[in-house]
Amino acid sequence: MTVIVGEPVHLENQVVEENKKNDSLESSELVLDAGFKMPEPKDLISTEGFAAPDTNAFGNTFRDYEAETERKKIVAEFYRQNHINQTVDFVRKMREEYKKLDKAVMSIWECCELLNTVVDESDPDLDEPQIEHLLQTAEAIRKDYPNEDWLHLTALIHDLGKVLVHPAFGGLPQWAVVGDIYPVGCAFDESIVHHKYFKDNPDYHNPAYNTKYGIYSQGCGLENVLVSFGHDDYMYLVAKENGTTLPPAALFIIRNHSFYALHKSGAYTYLLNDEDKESLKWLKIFNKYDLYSKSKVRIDVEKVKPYYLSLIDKYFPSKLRW
Ligand SMILES: O[C@H]1[C@H](O)[C@@H](O)[C@H](O)[C@@H](O)[C@H]1O
Ligand SMILES: [Fe+2]
Ligand SMILES: [Fe+2]
Repeated sequence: MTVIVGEPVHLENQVVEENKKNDSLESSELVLDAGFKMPEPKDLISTEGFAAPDTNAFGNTFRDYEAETERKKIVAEFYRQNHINQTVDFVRKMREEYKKLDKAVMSIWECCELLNTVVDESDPDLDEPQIEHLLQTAEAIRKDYPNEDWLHLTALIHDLGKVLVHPAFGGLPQWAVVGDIYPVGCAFDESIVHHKYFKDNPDYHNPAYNTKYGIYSQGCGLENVLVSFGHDDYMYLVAKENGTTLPPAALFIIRNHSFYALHKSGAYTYLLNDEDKESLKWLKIFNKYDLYSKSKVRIDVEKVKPYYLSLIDKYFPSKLRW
């Protein structure tokens, strides 16, 4: 694996090494899978069945941000920082910087391994290293949708963007990487976790950004909406720019899986276009496995690795620019 360790990326003063392009990775060379036909989610009937538990590994209901646990304070402080700092200017700056993909050259699996040490401070349900979560999600969804290999791989990679907290990527603070996401440039919906902290976000008081539509219009499509920067958007950029042959619904899932205000609370639907509405069906399915597979049950990595390597090979180049 080639991790290009340059000067750390500072949020205020972004110093990043010159773009080191890997010529063999130009997306124009990647053959698109023209024969791919998306099935309708309702046509796919589960077989063995993944049983979603009622409580998380700590004995609480899932996504309970008020439960008195040792994680409560850490999570609340995480959202305070996140909600104060995610502004339109910040998101624009980060997207500009991270779509250069000049931080590392590595395979998907190498990135999974890099996540071995990353623990997510925004998550009230999980304190395991992220690689466990990736495999738990993928294996759970595979049980119910055995033939949708694209969905298994989507699950495996959906959180790989958390690699941004790794020192080799400049060690971004957690508030810029994990947690739920939401649009910036329009009013922050009340359903967003710890909404109260937004009052210290400068955009909250900016009349250009604090109305229902803000800088957007009815049905403009999520592709045209700036969402708070983090692992969703980054992994979406990585997959797209490296020319993945995964279907559009997979990219939609990756980019919006933390957008709970949309897929759980039904907020912001007026920003969706027709394609988004189709993909949202898949995202809702995906979410069940992403959320409820978080448990202390360990996966035998070596046993399942060959299967996932074959999927990576099918949908991605062997090395990606990150
Ligand atoms: O704490 C979690 C975690 O960071 C997940 O990876 C993210 O997708 C969720 O939306 C968030 O609530
Ligand atoms: Fe995530
Ligand atoms: Fe996840």
